Amino acid sequence: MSASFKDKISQTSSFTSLLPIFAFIKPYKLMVLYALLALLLTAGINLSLGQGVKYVIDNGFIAGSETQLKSAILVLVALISLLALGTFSRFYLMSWLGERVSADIRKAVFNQVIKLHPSYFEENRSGEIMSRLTTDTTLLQSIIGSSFSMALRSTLMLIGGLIMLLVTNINLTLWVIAFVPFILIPILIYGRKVRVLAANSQEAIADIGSYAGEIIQNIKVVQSYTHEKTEQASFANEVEKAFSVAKDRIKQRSLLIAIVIFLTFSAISIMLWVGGMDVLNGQMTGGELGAFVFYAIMVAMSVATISEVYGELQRAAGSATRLLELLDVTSKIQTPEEPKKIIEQQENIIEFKNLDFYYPSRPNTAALKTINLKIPKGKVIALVGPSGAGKTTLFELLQRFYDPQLGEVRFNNMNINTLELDELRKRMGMVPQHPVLFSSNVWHNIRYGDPTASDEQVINATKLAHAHAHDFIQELPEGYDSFLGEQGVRLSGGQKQRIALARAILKDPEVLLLDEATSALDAESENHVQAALEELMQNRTTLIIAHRLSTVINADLILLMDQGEVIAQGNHNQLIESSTLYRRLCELQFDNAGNKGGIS
Ligand SMILES: Nc1ncnc2c1ncn2[C@@H]1O[C@H](COP(=O)(O)OP(=O)(O)OP(=O)(O)O)[C@@H](O)[C@H]1O
Repeated sequence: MSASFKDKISQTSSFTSLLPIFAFIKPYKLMVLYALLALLLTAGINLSLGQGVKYVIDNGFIAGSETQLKSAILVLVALISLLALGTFSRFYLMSWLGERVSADIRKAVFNQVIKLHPSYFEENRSGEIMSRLTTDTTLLQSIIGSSFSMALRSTLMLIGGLIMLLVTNINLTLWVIAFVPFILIPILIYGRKVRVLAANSQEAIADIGSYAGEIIQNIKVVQSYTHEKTEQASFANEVEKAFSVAKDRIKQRSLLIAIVIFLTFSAISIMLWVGGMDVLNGQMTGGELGAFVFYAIMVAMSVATISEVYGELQRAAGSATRLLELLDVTSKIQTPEEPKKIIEQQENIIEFKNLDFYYPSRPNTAALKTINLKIPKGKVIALVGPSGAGKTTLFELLQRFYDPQLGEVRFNNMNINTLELDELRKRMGMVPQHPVLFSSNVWHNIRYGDPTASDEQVINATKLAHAHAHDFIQELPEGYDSFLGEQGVRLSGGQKQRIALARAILKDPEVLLLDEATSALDAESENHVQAALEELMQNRTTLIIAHRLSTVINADLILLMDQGEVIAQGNHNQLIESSTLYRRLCELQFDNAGNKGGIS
């Protein structure tokens, strides 16, 4: 049993955790009221049917009156029609509520998740968060839409049924009540076992899903290493594990059903015997016995339903706890209450001041140490250094994905923690080494840089991104409307990069953060990408994690980083003179001839 699974089980007990869900139901008070009215109507009719049974037996059969039988049946049909109408309304309204509320919760959770600080996703598995959005909300939907209304209906029937039993025959009712614990005990004992196994089974199914998901996502690696057979075997193993958990669950459940049926019908048989004797002795009419049995079955069914729904409500309480937990997380990265306005400065646009930073998931290793840097406005700054030196981390802090533990990042001479987050990020444009594309068409992907851009502006940005980018897009099966596949799988690396560049061009940011691609583009594409980059860098402050000698040489300032520190800065010639590490990096990693190769 995994830790998270244990957590889930322990969270299935407190019903109070369901209470906050009422906040989501509140806007639909009128619907709830109508549903309750329909519920009362159907429960009332159900209860009156017992009296109908009594009437039909005593006044129709026993009295042998055909007219009375006919009128009794007519009343019965009228009641049943009302019952059908009431049931339709109750079912429709409650299911509608379930769907509506879970849709609202889904939106609320997503709206919350999308604003959370990135480190939250490093500390929590994304699969877990996804399952809250889908599985937990679906469970709540079924609870509100069906289980809750079943519980209410059964409670009403139970109370009403017991009252009617008492009214019909006190003596026999005491028999029924004496039987209840015998039926309840196995339900409670087995019910708990079944619930634990059901949660276990859900966990196993989730494992199957994530296993298959990973394999499908990496299908080319699997096939290229010809691991199909191994993966088939491992998957089969997962599936069989889930099956054996399910087998346990259905065994317990079947046993539970069999025991309950046996006990219930044994109790009814005994009741029929005791009641039958009363009828024979003339202490009770046949109709009364009929009505009694009717109510007894109704009470038994209500008890069974409540006990079943009780388990589901417990599971829902677990789901509610997990969802509300997520809704309660506050982002660690937020705009302050009274953000300051950015006032443009002429000098240094960015400054890192005495900055120390540790990733939250690695609190003992400094990713950046005592960084003191001033980035002049409108210049091109190249960041170089071995892998893991902290270059990307610097970009992340600039966009305020994390806050430093010590020191500050300043933008236009203001601590970025005092600025409006959106305002800061709008002024930064990031082109990552591995461009991120969304499963949509070209329009959507480029317009991510500026959702308000017209078609013409998008096309212009594409033309700027690369002399042939516009052409290659037009050659796609549906031009700009072409679907690019999940994460843009239908494009080559270079094509993806050009789309990402066009996106940044469209955003037109004040500060460009560029992670140069190390992936080998063909020489022509690379020249075009390079030209596009130069275009993009003009008149704006650009920080580049540099992998090409040409970029490094052309930069106005080179920052050499190692193990979280900036160990030297200057231009190419100065660094060649002053830094052995820089010299070594140049000798080892720059490919002067091909203008390629990685320095990091
Ligand atoms: N999200 C993270 N959580 C914990 N540690 C991280 C995280 N991201 C990076 N690191 C660590 O921080 C250090 C700096 O990483 P960073 O990505 O900034 O290096 P880099 O210079 O950009 O390297 P590369 O050129 O290989 O991308 C590394 O030791 C890395 O393992």
